[in-house]
Amino acid sequence: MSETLPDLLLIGCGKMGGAMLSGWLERGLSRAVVVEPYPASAAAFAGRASIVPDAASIPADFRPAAVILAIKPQEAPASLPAFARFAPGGALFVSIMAGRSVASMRAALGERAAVVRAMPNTPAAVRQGFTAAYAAPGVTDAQKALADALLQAVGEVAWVAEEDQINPVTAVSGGGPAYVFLLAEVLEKAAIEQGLPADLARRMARATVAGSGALLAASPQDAADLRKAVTSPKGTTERALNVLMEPDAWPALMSKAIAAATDRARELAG
Ligand SMILES: NC(=O)C1=CN([C@@H]2O[C@H](COP(=O)(O)OP(=O)(O)OC[C@H]3O[C@@H](n4cnc5c(N)ncnc54)[C@H](OP(=O)(O)O)[C@@H]3O)[C@@H](O)[C@H]2O)C=CC1
Ligand SMILES: O=C(O)[C@@H]1CCC=N1
Repeated sequence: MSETLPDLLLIGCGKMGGAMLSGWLERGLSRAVVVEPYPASAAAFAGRASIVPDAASIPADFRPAAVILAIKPQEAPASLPAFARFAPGGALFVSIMAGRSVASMRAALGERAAVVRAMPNTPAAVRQGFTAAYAAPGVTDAQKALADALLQAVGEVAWVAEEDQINPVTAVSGGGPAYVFLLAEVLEKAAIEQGLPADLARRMARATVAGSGALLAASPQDAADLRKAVTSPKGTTERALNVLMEPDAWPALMSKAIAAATDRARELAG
């Protein structure tokens, strides 16, 4: 890829920050400085990014175009003030923290800080992420375009018009991969319960989830149509779906789960 992204400062190189950084490095970064107190997390990026343990160790001449906030939301009040010095220079802050509101970030970074709230997901690690983002008032078109380029480097991007919409996004696509992986786990367990060998059960569950995802990605059909294509009238799948789609079963449970996660995102606003 010939594109080059501008200088970035990544705060927190854990599971999600690391997944995004790998995509940005692949796309070509002028310079990346990573603040990560736990050296093992960032070790994979040694030689490709400058890894420092804290804000005080950021090179004095470094002027990032964007500062990516990828620490836990609960750590924001203590950690963010150390990065407020980048706001007056026009750096864009892109937060991927669940729940943390623009108002709470500006309380720590300065009221004029340019902030984008983004919610990616871990398939970003294989450039198949989905991110929804919200640009707070004051973010310029050029800053929004920069955020869009950063997020597009690791997958698909959608912009929302209202900040609160990021909270259900967090519940659905931010956490969504966990629900899909849980599906693989429970399919594997159910296969073993029906007498299949453990290694076959594992292979089947993984291949079925991955293959179905690939088919969904490649097909113009709705998920419901793809489901119906598997479900022969009076056949075996219909029996299983009758159980899964009972009034209190899957659809109702998923609605309850997404509501619980959305509520939790709102609790983390700060
Ligand atoms: N995991 C996911 O699927 C997604 C996560 N997110 C959001 O991304 C953020 C990070 O989540 P995730 O990657 O899972 O968490 P991780 O715990 O894996 O990553 C956070 C990293 O930040 C480090 N850290 C802690 N304090 C500081 C600091 N002051 N300066 C720099 N680094 C620091 C942590 O180090 P140490 O371990 O030593 O504390 C850790 O390595 C969260 O806000 C989460 O809501 C968003 C979308 C999806
Ligand atoms: O569970 C969390 O809080 C984060 C946000 C979305 C995915 N992981």
